[in-house]
Amino acid sequence: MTDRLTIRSPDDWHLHLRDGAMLEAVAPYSARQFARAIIMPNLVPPVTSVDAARAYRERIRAAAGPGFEPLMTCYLTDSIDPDELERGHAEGVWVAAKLYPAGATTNSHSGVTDVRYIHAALERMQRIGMVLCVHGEVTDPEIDIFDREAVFLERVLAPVLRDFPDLRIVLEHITTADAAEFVMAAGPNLAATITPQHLHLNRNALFAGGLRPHAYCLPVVKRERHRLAVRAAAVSGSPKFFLGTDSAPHLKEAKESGCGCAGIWNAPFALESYAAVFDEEGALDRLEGFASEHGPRFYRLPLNEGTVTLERAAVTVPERLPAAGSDLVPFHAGETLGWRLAG
Ligand SMILES: NC(=O)N[C@@H](CC(=O)O)C(=O)O
Ligand SMILES: [Zn+2]
Ligand SMILES: [Zn+2]
Repeated sequence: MTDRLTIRSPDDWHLHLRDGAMLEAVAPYSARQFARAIIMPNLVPPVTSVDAARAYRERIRAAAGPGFEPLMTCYLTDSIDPDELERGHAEGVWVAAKLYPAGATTNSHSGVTDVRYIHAALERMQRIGMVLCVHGEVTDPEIDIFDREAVFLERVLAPVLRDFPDLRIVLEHITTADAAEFVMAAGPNLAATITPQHLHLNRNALFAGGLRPHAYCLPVVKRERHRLAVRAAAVSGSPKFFLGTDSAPHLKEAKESGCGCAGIWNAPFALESYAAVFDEEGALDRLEGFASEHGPRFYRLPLNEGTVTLERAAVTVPERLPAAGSDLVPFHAGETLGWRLAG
């Protein structure tokens, strides 16, 4: 039995850091574990200009401290200018652009109402080699919320792949067997990120003994068979699947509300949470690929030089942690995990 595991420093390929006092509270938790992170642009207002992204990157660097590199993304809107995308990419500000179907998730109201409106932008991204990150859910209210990811694959993602065969796309936070199979069957230009919560929780977690707002995120957690399929994909060793926490802080009172916000704040124990899964699956030898190698290879960025060490030890996750004048409830609050980040 392995009791210590040293891996190349990992990256987080999907992270929400917010801004202001919240950014200052949450950024150090990610910087403690990850060398780089793809920063989601769904601020209010969203990050749609190169100047805004550059300024936000500076605020993140200040909050996270040295040794953490924020990789910025552009929030795609119906009126996004392909020249602005190309300029930000050429100037080394934007690593990717993010497609939020309008209304699909937190702060997505300025998102894309129909992919047709961003065809020129996708064409340009394909040409310059800029990655497209996707929140993969349809917003059609007629579609059951548990089916919105699977329907997105057919209605939106398949046509985009057909029309832009060389565009590199990351289908983010996959939650279904359908998505895992779709990504597996597609060409090497389609990959997916996987969160800790979609590896640990099925939809029963939302209703365990009562309504559980801290298990609520989007895409919503699915049936057990889907969780098992997503787990199998994560530990498969396939380079198409890599780590993206989707850590998404909302203050305790915004979660514990008559209309609770979608998002799980998993940053404090993210790596420990993934390690628990890989351990349970007998796949600790594949954690490094998932956490530290597949992501940079897909994004065509260098692998990190440093290392981190995990050790087998009981860690109890606090019930809450202070942030922005209130509290945040971390993922796994009150539970004990079997791995701890050493040092
Ligand atoms: N995942 C979530 O439930 N919420 C995210 C948005 C997102 O990634 O969809 C957030 O910004 O709060
Ligand atoms: Zn999302
Ligand atoms: Zn997210």
